[in-house]
Amino acid sequence: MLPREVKELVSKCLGFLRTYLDPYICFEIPEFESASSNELYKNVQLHLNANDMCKVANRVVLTRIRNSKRTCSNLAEGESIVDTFEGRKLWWQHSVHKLQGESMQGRGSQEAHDRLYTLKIHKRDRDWIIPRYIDHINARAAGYKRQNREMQLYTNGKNSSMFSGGRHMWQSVPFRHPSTFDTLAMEPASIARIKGDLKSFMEGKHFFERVGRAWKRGYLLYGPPGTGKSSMIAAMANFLKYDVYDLELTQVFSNSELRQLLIQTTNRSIIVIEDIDCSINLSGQRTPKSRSRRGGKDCDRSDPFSPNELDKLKEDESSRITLSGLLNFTDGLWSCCGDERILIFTTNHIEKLDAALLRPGRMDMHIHMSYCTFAAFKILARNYLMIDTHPLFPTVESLLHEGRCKVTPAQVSEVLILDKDDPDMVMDKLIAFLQKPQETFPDQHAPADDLQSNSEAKASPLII
Ligand SMILES: Nc1ncnc2c1ncn2[C@@H]1O[C@H](COP(=O)(O)OP(=O)(O)OP(=O)(O)O)[C@@H](O)[C@H]1O
Repeated sequence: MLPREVKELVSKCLGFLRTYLDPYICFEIPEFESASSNELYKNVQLHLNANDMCKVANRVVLTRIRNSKRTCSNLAEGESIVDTFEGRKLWWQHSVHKLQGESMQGRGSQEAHDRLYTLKIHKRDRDWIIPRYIDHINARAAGYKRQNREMQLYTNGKNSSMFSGGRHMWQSVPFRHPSTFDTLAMEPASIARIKGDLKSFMEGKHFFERVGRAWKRGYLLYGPPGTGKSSMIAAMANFLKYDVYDLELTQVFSNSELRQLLIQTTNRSIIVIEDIDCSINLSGQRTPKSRSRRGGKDCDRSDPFSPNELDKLKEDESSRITLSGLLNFTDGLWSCCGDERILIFTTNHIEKLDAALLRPGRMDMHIHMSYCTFAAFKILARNYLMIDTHPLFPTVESLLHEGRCKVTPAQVSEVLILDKDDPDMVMDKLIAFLQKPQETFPDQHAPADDLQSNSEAKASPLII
């Protein structure tokens, strides 16, 4: 019989030998929350049996995020999975240890367990794989977090609470608009282009850094009422998972108030100014007679102003919000006080917009939301009636052909929603509706369309 010390020594040596000969290496990570890349490098401790592993790939990322809230619903206790990264295998195991004695001190009864995640990789991959894999996990985790967070819709108003000092503040509600690029009735090619543009913007951090530009992008949505401008904004927000700041400019009375509000907006957000032509004096030519709106009201008068009134007006005007004040924020030095910002202006009257707003370099993309085309109608028919074809489709096509019948997607939706279970009846009603003469809204193209062909074409906004 060997003495106890010798037995322990032998078993230790065997352990070392086993670890040394083992082609695998393991990293033990006590809590994902506290685990950093350094810990992964340091914790070379445990070896797991490879036969225990092998289930679903890619769930590691989910586990990591969920666990950041100290829960682990995705990888069950004792569960193991195998992940594949650039053709190499990595194994994860989740184990839970009951705490006893000293380790229980200072913990409530709910925290009587320690969770442990063990990552096992092949030794030969170690130096190559770990830094890359951790970057990959972090990127996936950030993406997943973004996909699953609750988006917010902010609106501006003056906060009268004694703590705010009457500052202009945003108030928010959860943003749960159902519009997506799948429900948006628009030419599929345009949708693909817009999605591509948003995606490259979202992934463009390094590009914007390299070229020394603020990480922001501007879209101008224009077209008649009911063509889907608001739906497009919601679809963009849902696609990007950005918060939306709906800026009510008629409630902002000076450039400094505007700056105060814009500074408070967070990264990864969309700032929307709807009906820009109604919200701000676009001409920049201010006279006492044709003053800009205040609180949504015009203050015209025909009798001459007294010198005092003129002085007062000048003072008043100088403190009021102007197009140049807005553009200063969007283009000037202030534009860099945040990352990943999207600015969207909408208008039903592109012809009324100041040239300064349409100039190349201002709004990166001009999106024309127009009357319903046949391709757009087919999207609505699929969404509302769950049909991809119908004997009356050719009639609809010929009625909508080249804008012969000018109806908005909103008007078409109103008919299609009548009865989802009776497509024949709905299609009859739609044909009758399309054959009626329609009152149309002037649908102007952006004057900037011409810019595509001029010498500044490269700097011109993209036109869709
Ligand atoms: N392109 C579209 N695709 C799908 N649904 C649409 C589209 N356009 C309009 N609709 C339907 O009509 C409703 C009103 O549209 P929306 O508010 O997006 O139009 P708008 O162009 O923003 O109008 P306005 O200029 O009056 O603000 C939407 O809730 C949606 O149901």
